[in-house]
Amino acid sequence: MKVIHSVHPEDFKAYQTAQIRERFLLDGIVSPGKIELVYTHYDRMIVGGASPLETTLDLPNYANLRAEYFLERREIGIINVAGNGTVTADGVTYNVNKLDCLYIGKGTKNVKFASVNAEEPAVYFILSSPAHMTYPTALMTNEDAIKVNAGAAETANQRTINKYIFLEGIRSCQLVMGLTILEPGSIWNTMPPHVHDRRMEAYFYFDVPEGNKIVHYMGEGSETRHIMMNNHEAVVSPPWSIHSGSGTANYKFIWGMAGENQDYTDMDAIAVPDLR
Ligand SMILES: O=C(O)C(=O)C[C@H](O)C(=O)CO
Ligand SMILES: [Zn+2]
Repeated sequence: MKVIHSVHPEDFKAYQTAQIRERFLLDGIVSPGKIELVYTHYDRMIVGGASPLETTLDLPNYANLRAEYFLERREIGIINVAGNGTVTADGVTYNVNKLDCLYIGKGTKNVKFASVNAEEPAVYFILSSPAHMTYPTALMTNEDAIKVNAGAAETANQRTINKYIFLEGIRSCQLVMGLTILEPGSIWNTMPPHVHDRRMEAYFYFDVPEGNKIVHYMGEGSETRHIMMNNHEAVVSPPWSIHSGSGTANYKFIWGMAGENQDYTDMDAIAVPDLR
């Protein structure tokens, strides 16, 4: 499994485009017929995708984990962003359709990903963090996700935040996970931006129309940089970095975190006039 290491904010100030992309961009995680995962040293979060076609894909064990099986000391959150699919956890099969979320607790030995129809395959975005106890495996459909309206059409950031794995939703040891849907005509996410020194964060952009890009902003609020992103790419945000984006068209994104706490509202906002 590919590994990425943590970056110090002082070092980041000297980074050019290629180095920013190498250290933070997780591309190629959606690859038809494959599972592609990246081990990050941000709270040891594993980030990736499973894209089954005709054949079911088994969550493999990796040498990096020095474990008997993937979830021996880990938990996993899975959100489907494409066609209907199923995920089987130790013999129990769950229907995980577009925008549904499945949490699987520590100790589950076998996890299998499948698409209902290989012509319209499922695409699963995956986050996994270390876990100290077992919380029950749980499915939450998008209908049941806790929804929060944010932003406004006037500022082109009207969006709905959908929370799945968090303190008042599916319980977990560390993972916090959900997705945000922008209203037509709105292109800005997480503006004004924030940092949360207590948690890392990963963003995964999807439903970005062909020929469009996401401009993802990162860095300390006083020292921002951007990274140009495509559909089905993820980016990691260190605890010292803002994470915000604007698209050249409408889009959705999954966000997920792990770290010191699971309090979604634990954010230190940065006022727009203070950004540099
Ligand atoms: O649109 C937003 O605002 C978000 O989705 C923000 C993320 O949920 C986030 O950064 C949580 O820490
Ligand atoms: Zn955040």
